[in-house]
Amino acid sequence: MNIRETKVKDLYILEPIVHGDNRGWTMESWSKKTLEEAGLYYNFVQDNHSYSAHKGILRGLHFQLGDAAQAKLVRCIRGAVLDVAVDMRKGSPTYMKWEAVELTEDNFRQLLIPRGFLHGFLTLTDKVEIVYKLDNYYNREADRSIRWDDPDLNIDWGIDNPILSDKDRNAPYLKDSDIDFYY
Ligand SMILES: Cc1cn([C@H]2C[C@H](O)[C@@H](COP(=O)(O)OP(=O)(O)O[C@H]3O[C@@H](C)C(=O)[C@@H](O)[C@H]3O)O2)c(=O)[nH]c1=O
Repeated sequence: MNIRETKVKDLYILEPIVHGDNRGWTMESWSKKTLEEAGLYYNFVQDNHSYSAHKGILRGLHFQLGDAAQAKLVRCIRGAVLDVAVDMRKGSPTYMKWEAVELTEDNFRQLLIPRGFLHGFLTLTDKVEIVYKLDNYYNREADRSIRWDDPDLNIDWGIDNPILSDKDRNAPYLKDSDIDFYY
């Protein structure tokens, strides 16, 4: 596993070693031991799998409040996405900084996102499947969105009118939200 730093503190791009042969390939898509040897301690407890039918669908920017916060290990197993994580940890040297990484079915990249981050992705192809591990359970009451096009974040999504859920379309901008990001 190749573990690459990003410009955002504690946010890593993981590149598994893909062992190809005449049958196809095999890889360790996640190993607790490998991450711990690199000093990355995560206790993942839930796996999610989502399908997005069309190019131009944007899910985000999502997070769970307070103790319900979730670290995420995200990969794309069909199609391609632009995956975005924003550091909302007050006191972090990269507070409010974001990173956008293309995750595709061909590049095998994964994004390891700590607690205290906003997360979202834009589909770059039709028929996209994303799988991700979570270190805390889904909690409907603690689930929140921030607008994908928040001017204070100024994320370069490369799209003007993405397809959104009602929840994400009606999400507040950071300046209007009363959320205390205490991480
Ligand atoms: C995420 C999630 C949703 N659900 C349900 C709630 C709702 O009825 C339905 C759709 O939920 P959402 O619209 O929130 O699904 P979605 O937009 O796919 O939400 C996901 O987006 C990405 C960007 C993330 O970062 C994830 O953590 C998660 O927030 O699925 C669960 O039961 N468990 C879960 O873990």
